[in-house]
Amino acid sequence: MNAETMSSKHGLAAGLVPTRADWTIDQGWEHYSAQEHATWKTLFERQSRLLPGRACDEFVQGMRDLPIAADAIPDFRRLNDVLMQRTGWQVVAVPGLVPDEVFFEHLANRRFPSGHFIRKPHELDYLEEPDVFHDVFGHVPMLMNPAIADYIQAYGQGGLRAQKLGVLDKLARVYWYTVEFGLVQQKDGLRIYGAGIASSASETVFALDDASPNRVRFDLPRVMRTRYRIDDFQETYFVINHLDELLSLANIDFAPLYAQVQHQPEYAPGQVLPDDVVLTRGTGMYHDARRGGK
Ligand SMILES: C[C@H](O)[C@H](O)[C@H]1CNc2nc(N)[nH]c(=O)c2N1
Ligand SMILES: N[C@@H](Cc1ccccc1)C(=O)O
Ligand SMILES: [Fe+2]
Repeated sequence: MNAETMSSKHGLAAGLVPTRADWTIDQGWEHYSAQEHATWKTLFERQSRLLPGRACDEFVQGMRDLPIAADAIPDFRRLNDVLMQRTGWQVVAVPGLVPDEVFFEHLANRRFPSGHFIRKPHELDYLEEPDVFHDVFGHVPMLMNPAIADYIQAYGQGGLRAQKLGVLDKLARVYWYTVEFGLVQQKDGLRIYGAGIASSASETVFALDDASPNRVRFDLPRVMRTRYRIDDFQETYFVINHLDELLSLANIDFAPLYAQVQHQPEYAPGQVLPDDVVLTRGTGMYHDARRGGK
């Protein structure tokens, strides 16, 4: 989850003062309670039933190769033994949302900040900020894929750059509609690669099976101009044909694009445009029902 405006109960917005300048803390794996491990088990088993046939091949393979299982919240030391070997990434524990520049600095150095806390039993379905289940179950399997590993590091570098240019909101949309909520068209069907979907039981079904959302081919300037939802399912999902497409994004110089989109109007999350390559034009019924109809 990368919702910079979402309120946080454990990190930055909770007024937390960091012990270390990079906001990292020790995971303290030994201190997790039986209840916390049980919450992980519930979430893990629910997603493990839903994701076969819905998660992309790279996600399934990454999960298979990692010490991530139902019985306990993974120990980051064990995850990093595998992850470092495979793509040079490591997971570092943080209390919750951290300041943008801290976040980008970590990503630029192949360190993925993961919430150390896990949601409470009454928050199983919806959570205000990224917890260890979203970050480890949702993001880490994809960090085992070399293309994604390079892409997210480049995103970190790009984030530090975008911040200096004052266009962080535009770049955040690219991350949001790929790393968090991206879909990929495989030969055997549409699949999830976005962590925000992969860690959510309800959005896993909604993103692929529901008639309500739009599904549109990914287009960089189009995505840069499209606002996103931080409080509910996405109204539009963007589709790529292969994860390697993301790598080419990393090699495009965004500066001219930032300059171009700065003076162009933004798009609402549910808008479909004449130039869109539309895979599914959604009914919008889910969000209309929440808006109390149009
Ligand atoms: C746009 C911004 O970089 C983004 O919202 C960041 C902010 N801080 C974060 N902090 C943590 N721990 N995890 C995140 O995903 C993010 N997202
Ligand atoms: N290529 C982008 C950085 C970036 C990398 C990866 C993903 C998205 C953006 C830039 O020039 O700033
Ligand atoms: Fe996330």
